[in-house]
Amino acid sequence: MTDTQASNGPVIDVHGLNKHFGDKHVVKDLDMRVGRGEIYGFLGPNGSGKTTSIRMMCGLLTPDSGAGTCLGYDILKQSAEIKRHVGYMTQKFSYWDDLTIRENLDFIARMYEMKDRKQKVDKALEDLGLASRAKQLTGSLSGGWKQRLALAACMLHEPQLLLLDEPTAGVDPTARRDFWEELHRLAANGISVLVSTHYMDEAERCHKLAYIAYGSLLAQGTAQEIIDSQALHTWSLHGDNLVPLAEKLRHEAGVDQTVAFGNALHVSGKDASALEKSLKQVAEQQHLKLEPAQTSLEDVFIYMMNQSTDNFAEPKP
Ligand SMILES: Nc1ncnc2c1ncn2[C@@H]1O[C@H](COP(=O)(O)OP(=O)(O)OP(=O)(O)O)[C@@H](O)[C@H]1O
Repeated sequence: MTDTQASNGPVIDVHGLNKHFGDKHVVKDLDMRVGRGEIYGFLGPNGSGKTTSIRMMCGLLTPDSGAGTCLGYDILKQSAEIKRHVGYMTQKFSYWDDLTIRENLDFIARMYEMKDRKQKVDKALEDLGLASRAKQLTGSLSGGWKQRLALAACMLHEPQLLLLDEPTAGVDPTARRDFWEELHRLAANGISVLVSTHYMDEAERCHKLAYIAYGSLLAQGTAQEIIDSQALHTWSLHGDNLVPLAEKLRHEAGVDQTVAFGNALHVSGKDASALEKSLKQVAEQQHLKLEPAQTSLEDVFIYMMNQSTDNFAEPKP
């Protein structure tokens, strides 16, 4: 690999990755390509293989088959190089509660044997807005500040790619928004980010997305490309007693899915005319307000997940 390949090519380019744990096929023929400076969202239900995929892409876990590169380095043969250039934030917060923010960062800098340690720690504190809290004990920080510390720690060695595994799980909306502002600032400076999340608002803030369910990648592209790929038509129904209504609608022609959004029900289907006919009939009979709606990313993700559950279901006797 030349320096030019390392600096110009995609930051992640993997093909046909497979991983089994025992008899469980956890990741199936995964192809993924992440461009430089992109924030790439990785979504999917719990246990669908996101963490396993991330670990294979950064050389922490060897795939059973498949190949590819991360930052231009071979994921099978150059994992040490990859680790040097990647910042990996795991799901579990793993810093010392009884050290201050500065002490924790200094500890990490020692582990990396950084020569200009103080300078690097000062810069990380400044860049991530942690300077005013540098002396605060980590155990006393709120979830949002802990995530900020974790991000600072994985930025210390100035990686070109961040792999963030559900970095904002359990963090309040304001702290999550601040965290995402930070990610966009990093991306604007050329840092690439692969981030797994269960939050739809975060998915919408990514440049591109991949959706994985039960080990298979079901869609990837921009949010709009993913929405378009499923060709769903959606209507919104407003009224009372939406739960029994949803149950009833699921048996109507053209209705593939119902999702409650507050006081409205999103009803989606592939067959536009059958869906419209059924909904108009029900709305008229039950005096409900019916209007066309944009299919949302959430509608599409729920649809894809349900489809893939069907594919994995035991055949009926
Ligand atoms: N080391 C392991 N040994 C055995 N099974 C494992 C191991 N790591 C993961 N698994 C299993 O592989 C499947 C995928 O797990 P993974 O953590 O990759 O999913 P995920 O999409 O990241 O889930 P979540 O959103 O809950 O973090 C799960 O069924 C999990 O139990």
